[in-house]
Amino acid sequence: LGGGGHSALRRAPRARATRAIVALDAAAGARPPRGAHPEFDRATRAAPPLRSAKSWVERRRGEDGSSSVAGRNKNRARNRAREWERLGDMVHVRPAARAGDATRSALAGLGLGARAEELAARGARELLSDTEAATLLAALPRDAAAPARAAEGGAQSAAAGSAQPWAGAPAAEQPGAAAAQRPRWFDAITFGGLSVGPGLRAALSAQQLLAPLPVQAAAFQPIRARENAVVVAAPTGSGKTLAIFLPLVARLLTEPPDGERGRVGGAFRALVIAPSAELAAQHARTLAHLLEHAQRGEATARAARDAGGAVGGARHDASADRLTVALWTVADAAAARAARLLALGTRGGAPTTRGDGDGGGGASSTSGSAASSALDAAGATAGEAASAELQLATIVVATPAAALLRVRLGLSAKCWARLSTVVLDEPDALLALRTGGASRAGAGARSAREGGADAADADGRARGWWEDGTDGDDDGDGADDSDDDGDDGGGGADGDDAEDRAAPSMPSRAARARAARASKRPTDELLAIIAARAPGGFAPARGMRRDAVPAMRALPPAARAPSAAAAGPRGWDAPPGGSLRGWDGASVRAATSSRESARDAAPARTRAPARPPTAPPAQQARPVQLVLSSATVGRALRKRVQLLTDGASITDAAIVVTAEAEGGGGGGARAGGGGSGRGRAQSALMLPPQIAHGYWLAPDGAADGDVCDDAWLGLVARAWHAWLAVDRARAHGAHGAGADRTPAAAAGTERGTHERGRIGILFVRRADSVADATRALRESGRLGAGVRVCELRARPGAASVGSAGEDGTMPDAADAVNAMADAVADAQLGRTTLLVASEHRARGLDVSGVGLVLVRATAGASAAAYVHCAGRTGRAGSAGSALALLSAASAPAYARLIATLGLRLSDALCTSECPPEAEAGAPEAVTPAAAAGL
Ligand SMILES: Nc1ncnc2c1ncn2[C@@H]1O[C@H](COP(=O)(O)OP(=O)(O)OP(=O)(O)O)[C@@H](O)[C@H]1O
Repeated sequence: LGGGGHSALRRAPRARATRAIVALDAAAGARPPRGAHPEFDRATRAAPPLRSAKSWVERRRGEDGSSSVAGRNKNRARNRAREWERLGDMVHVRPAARAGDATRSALAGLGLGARAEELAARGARELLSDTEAATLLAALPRDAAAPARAAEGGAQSAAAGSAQPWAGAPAAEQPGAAAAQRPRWFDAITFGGLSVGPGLRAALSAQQLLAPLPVQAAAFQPIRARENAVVVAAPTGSGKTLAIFLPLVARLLTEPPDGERGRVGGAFRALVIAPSAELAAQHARTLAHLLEHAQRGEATARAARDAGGAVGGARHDASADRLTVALWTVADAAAARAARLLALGTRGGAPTTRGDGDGGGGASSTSGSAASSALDAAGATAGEAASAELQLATIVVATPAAALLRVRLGLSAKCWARLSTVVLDEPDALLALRTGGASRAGAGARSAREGGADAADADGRARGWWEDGTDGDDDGDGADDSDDDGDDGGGGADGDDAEDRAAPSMPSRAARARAARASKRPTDELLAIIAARAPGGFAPARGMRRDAVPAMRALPPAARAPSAAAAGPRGWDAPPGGSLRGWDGASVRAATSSRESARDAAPARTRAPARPPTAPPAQQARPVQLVLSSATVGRALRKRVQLLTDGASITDAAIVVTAEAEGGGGGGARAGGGGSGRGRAQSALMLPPQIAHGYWLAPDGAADGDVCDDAWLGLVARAWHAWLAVDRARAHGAHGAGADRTPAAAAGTERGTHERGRIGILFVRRADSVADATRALRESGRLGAGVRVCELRARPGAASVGSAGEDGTMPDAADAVNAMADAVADAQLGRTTLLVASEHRARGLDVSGVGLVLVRATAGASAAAYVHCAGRTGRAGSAGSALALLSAASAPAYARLIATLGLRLSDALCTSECPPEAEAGAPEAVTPAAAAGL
C-alpha cells in the first residue's frame, strides 16, 4: 500500500478503516455503477475521482511500498489519506455494490486474509456496509488488542508498510508475534479495543453506542495517558464529548489519585468547564450516566472477585471507590453573599497586597474592619462549604464564573492536591477571544496595554472570523450583560444574578461594575489560580514569555515558574515589588489568600502566608492535564492556548486530535481545506457535510434583530412548514433528489403515512428574547396546532449544585436539559417540538433527532456562531437542515458567511430570490483556512 495508505489506516478507527477497505476494493477494479443512486453521483462528483485512487494504488503496487514513502513525503501521504477518506464517504451510498472477490483480496492485501475468508464463508458478495462492518468487527476477539499493544513496535512496523499477513485467528490461538503485526488501527475499532472497561462499555451500550467514532478513538489514548495538553478539534456532532469523558472516566476509575494508593473515589480530581449552564448540566448528566453504569459494572466485577477470594476477602470502602460528579452553575447563597462582601470590602480602595505590610490583603481597604471581618466570616463559610463539597466530588462540572466564585472564596489547599485534569469545553468561547470588531475596542486597548495575545491576534486575517461576540464576549463586557442572564462563560453574570437573588439590597452600581471587571475573563483567572494552586501546575514552560499572559504575569513567581515550584510548594507570596497591580482579580485574590492564611497559619495578619499544609512535595507532582475541545479551533485560540500551556506552539504543547476528515465533507468547512498540511491538521470551523443549508428572506422592510413582529413570525412559520414538507418527503422515501425537491411537490407525498415527531431549534440572538419569541410563536399558532414551542434555556435558579454518582441520580440541573429530554421523548411519540434558544447557548447542546435549525441571522452574525447553531442538527452522522432567516440588512452578512464557510445552499431550502452574493459564494471562493488565517 505504501506509506500513505498505511498512515491513513493507522490513523483510522473503525469507520474509516472500513471505508478504506471499500475504497481499495473499488480501486482494485470493482467500480461502483454510476447513476445507481443520485446521492452517489453527487458524491462522486464532489469527491476526488476513483480513478486517482486507483492509479495511485496501481502506481504504488509497482513500487516498493515501504515505510520510506511516508517518511520521504509526509504531505503526499496526508493528501492520499484525504483521498481515501473522501472515497470512503461513498460507502454509505453504495452498500449493495457487488465486489466480493475484490473485497476479499483487499482484505488480504491489508493482512487480513482470514477475515477475507470469513467474509467469503458468510457468502458476502457485497461491499461492506457500515452495519456489516460493525457486525464483522464486533465479532473480533476483544482480547486481541492487548498483545498488539504490548508489542507496539511490531504494530508500528506493520503500519509503516511492512504488513505481513495476519493469521486472523482469535488472539489466544495466535502466537504473540502474529498478533503484534496487526496494525494498531484495527485494535481501536471497538470500545473494548480502546481498553474501555466492562462497566463503561455497559454505560455505552445502554445508549446503543457500540463502536467509537473516529475522534473518540483518536483522543482516547492521549487523554487516558494524561498527556499534558490535548486539543480535540472535530466537527460539531462528531462525538467530542465522549471522546473526552470516556478516557477521563476510565482513568479516574482505574488509577488512584496522585498520592493516594488504594483510593479511587472522592477528592476533587477533574474540573470540566463549559461556557453555559445548559451545557454544563448536559455534561454533568452524561458523566453521571457513565459513572452510574461504570461503577455498577465495576462493583459487580469486584463482588465477583471478592466472592472468588481474589482480593483476599478485603472489604472495600465504598466511599473510597465511588466517583461522583458535582455541578456548579450558579453561585449558592453563601458564595453570593461572600462575593458581595468582597466587592464591598474592596470598594474604592486600590488593591493592597501582602507585601505592603498588611497581611490581610485586599480586604483591608477603605471599607473598614467591620466589612473585613464580615467578609472573612462569609468567605470562610462559603469557601469551607465548597471545600467540603470537593472532598466528595471527583469531577466538578461548572461554568467559569460559578467555579471562579467558589475558588476565589478560598478552597483549602487540600482541594487542589489531587486535581489531574482540567477540561475546557468550547475554549474559544470560554477564553472570550477578542480579535477585533468595534465593540471590542476597549478590550483591544486593554490587551494592548497588557501586551497580551489579543492585540497580536487582531490582525486583518483573523478579524471577522473570530469576531464571535455572541459566544461570550458580550457577556464579559459588563455593559452588555443586560442582554443575557445566567452564567455565560464570558463573564460571571451568574454571580451577579445570584447576588441579586441572595441579596436584593446589594446592587451598588459601582460594586457590580467592579465585580464584572474582576470576572472579565473568568477562565483566565481560574486557570491562573489552578496553575498556582495545583501542585503540578500546568505543563512546564518552553520558551515561554510569561509576561505575555496577563493573568500569569500577576501571579507570584513561585506560583508561575515550575522550576521555582520545584524548590518549594506554591504559595501566595507577593511578587517582587510587592504589587499585584495590573491584574483584575488582584484584590479578590489577596482577600482569598488572606483567609487561607488565616486558616492555615494564624495569626495571618502579622506574618507571611504559610505554605499549604497538605501540599505534596513538588517533585512528586505531575502537571495538570489541560484538555480543550471545540469545533472551532482557529489561530487565535491556538495562540491563547499556547500561552496558557506555556508551549512554544500549540502543536508542540498539545496533542492535537482532529477528525476533520470524518465530518468535514464536500459541503463543509473542509471544502477549502486543501491547502497546507498545517491548515488541514488544525482546520478552523467544522460542520458535518450532511447538513443542508438554506435561507428564507423576510419581506422588504422587515426589521433586523430579535423583533417578534408579524413579518418575522410569518417568516419563521413559512420556513418551518417548508422544512416539514421537505423532511417528510425525505422520511417517506419519495424524495427523488432528496433535499432538492420542491416543498410543494414533496408535500404531496406525506398523506396517509405514519408520522414521526420532529424537533427543530430556533436560535435568536439575545437570551432575553427567548421568552418573547416563544410566547409570540405560541400565541400566533402559526406553526400548527400540534407543535409544542418550548424555551431551551436554564432559568436562573433552576440550575443547582448537586452531586451524582452515589445513587446514579442527578438533581434536575437545568430546565434546558429537561426540555431537551422532553422533546426527544415527544418525538418518539410522534409529537413535534420547536425549541427556542439563544445563540449564546448553542454550543454543545445535544438533542438527538433535531432535524431543523432556524437561525435568526443578524447583520453582525459571525461564522463561528453560525457553525455552532447549525451544528445542533446533523449530529452523529444524521441528516439535518439549517435555515437562516434573513432580513435585507442581514442578507449580505449571511452571504459572506456562506462563502467563507464554503457551504452549498440547497435549492429546496431557499426562497426563490437567492441573494446574489450567496450564489456567488462558490465553495472554492474563499477557503476557511485562508479566511481564518491558518
Ligand atoms: N460512539 C458513538 N456512536 C454513535 N453515536 C455516538 C457515539 N458517540 C457519541 N455519539 C452521539 O453523537 C452525538 C454528538 O455527540 P457530541 O455531543 O459529543 O458531539 P460534539 O462533537 O461534542 O458536538 P459539538 O461540537 O456540537 O459539541 C450525541 O448524540 C452522541 O450520543
